[in-house]
Amino acid sequence: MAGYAVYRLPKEEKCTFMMQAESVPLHLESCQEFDGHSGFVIAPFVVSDDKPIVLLQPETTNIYGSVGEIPADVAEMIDKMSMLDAVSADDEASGAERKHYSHDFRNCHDRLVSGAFRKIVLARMSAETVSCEKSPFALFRQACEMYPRMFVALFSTSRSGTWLMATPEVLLEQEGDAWHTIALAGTMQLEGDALLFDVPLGNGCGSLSPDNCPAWSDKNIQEQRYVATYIKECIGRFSHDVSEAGPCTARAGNLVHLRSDFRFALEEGAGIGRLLDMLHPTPAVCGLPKKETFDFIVRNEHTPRGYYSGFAGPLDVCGRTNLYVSLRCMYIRDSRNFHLYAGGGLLQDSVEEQEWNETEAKMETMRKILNH
Ligand SMILES: C=C(O[C@@H]1C=C(C(=O)O)C=C[C@H]1O)C(=O)O
Repeated sequence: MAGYAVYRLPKEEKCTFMMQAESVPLHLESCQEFDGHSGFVIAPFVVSDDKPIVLLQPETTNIYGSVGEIPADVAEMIDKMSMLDAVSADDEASGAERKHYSHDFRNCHDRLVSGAFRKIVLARMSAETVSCEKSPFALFRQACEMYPRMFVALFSTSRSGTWLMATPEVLLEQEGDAWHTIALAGTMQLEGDALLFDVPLGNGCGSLSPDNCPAWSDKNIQEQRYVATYIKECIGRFSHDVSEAGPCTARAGNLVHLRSDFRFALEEGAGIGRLLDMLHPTPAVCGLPKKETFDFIVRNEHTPRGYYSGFAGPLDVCGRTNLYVSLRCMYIRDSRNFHLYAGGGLLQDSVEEQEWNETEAKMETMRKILNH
């Protein structure tokens, strides 16, 4: 079965389309198998036989100047190659979604209060149905237009199914000897005039008026600091040359997050695979301590995450790697049924209603596209 990926990097116009039709994508158990390979990576939150890391190794790669330049026959092929699973059965009523979140929240909160966990990211899924049929390519084009600052990707393989994302979170980028990652966490809904710039935290508001400059709570600052400390420690094992900038307030659609940037050089002999295996999943999507929160999520979260909160992107394509955390995404089940995913970091003092609302706000990124 043919697989494809079509993507557009943040703040770029050009779109890359990749297709593997003559052979089967590689299914991998660990990122260490990446070394020496190139293609488009689709990694789940937790690797299993059923949900492996998929490496698309395209025979065809086309680069277009913008999404509008993708020819109609390619758009049609994308829709045709999308593996849509027309069976519908196990979606739960939205009342049940809220009840299950409440159960999961209390379960997590108990561990935060007892001190077993310092932070845990609780996620959920919402099954949405729309009244008129949507084509995957039309949704991708819409996402490119609505979210110029996000990594927008649509891909489909027989193992992963079809997913669309518009994510703000870099997992790992590389061009030549220059490597880059970010610590992204803490969330507020954007209000008033839209933010136009990323502004430094506690360092004035650039050209924004104080009314537009969000004041971050201690909880959000702490959540992001956990992620930044973890990432710095991971990179420190592979590099003695790391520069850190931020945190600053970064916009992602209708939300803002706190973001620190890390630029570094990889020590000789250190491959991308080992670094990725150590980094992923970061406490931006998992928790601390890592192993305990990871096991807890896999065993207890109501809906399996699948490829949500894994990562995806081009690996060593034209000398560049751009891997992003798979957030603000949906599984495209068929032309009318979609599974939207979102989560948020919980600390001891998290309040259930606020956290639920945060997942709703994150799901708006995809909902806006569906309802457009
Ligand atoms: C888990 C998600 O987002 C992550 C969690 C955040 C938070 O807890 O504030 C913020 C940005 C992302 O790192 C998601 O979008 O589903």
